[in-house]
Amino acid sequence: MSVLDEIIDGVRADLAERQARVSLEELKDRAAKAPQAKDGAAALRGDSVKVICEVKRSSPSKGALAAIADPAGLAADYEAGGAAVISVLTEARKFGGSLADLEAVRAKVDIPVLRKDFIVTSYQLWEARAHGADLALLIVAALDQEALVSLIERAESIGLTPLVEVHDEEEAERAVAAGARVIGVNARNLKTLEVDRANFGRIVPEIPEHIVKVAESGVRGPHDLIAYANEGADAVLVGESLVTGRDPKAAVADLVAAGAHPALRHGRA
Ligand SMILES: O=P(O)(O)OC[C@@H](O)[C@@H](O)c1c[nH]c2ccccc12
Repeated sequence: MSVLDEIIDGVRADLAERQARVSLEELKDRAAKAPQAKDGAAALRGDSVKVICEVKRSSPSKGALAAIADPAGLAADYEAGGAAVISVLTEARKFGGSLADLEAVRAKVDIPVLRKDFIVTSYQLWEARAHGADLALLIVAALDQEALVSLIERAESIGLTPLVEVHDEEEAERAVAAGARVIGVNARNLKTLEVDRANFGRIVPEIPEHIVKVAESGVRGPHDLIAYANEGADAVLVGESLVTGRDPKAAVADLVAAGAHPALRHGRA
């Protein structure tokens, strides 16, 4: 069984428990009362390279990364440093996250918030919206094509921007065919956890111009952001290097400054 399969088994077990506790009706009620979703795609376009900053306590590849007693405070630092979007891991078993983290972050920042989880049913999209998310991750490797198409449509219909994650050319083609407007290319293979930063450059030719392109994982600092930007990234998604660093606000500011360099503007926006 791959790491991804193992994670999804756990996600399904936790999901069944929440579904027994909170009805879909109740979630829809809460979603209706939530503030209107912000435009996640618009936040990721523009002249400069945008930075998505992640709240992540641990990961299957590295184990514990950071305790993060105050996820909202960390998100506020990210925002102050110039983040375009905050990504909040809500998976509990391997990443140490929760919907409470998502809600706390939502209450604190004004920029769009992404629910980062292993979404396999529309119930989880309603949960995302009910807890204030503006974007939701959909991982192509975790979904058959029919499910991918219907989750993208459902996300859009309830105001969520789907960030559709791919790891190879075939998945990128599936994402495009399914109607994704924002595609994330993960340098990390979720089946083996190996990181290959060359993945983005390999796959990006499969993604049409009008689609927002996000390079995910393995960004250690401005140097990696610039390399991804030169290959056509509109945005980068950064977790580990921010949560393990000493000064997340300054680290985000350094990334944002690198992404705003005029030399990167060619062929973008
Ligand atoms: O911590 P990193 O290497 O900066 O990576 C962040 C993010 O890309 C990574 O957490 C991630 C990308 N896709 C995912 C899917 C599920 C869980 C986590 C992820």
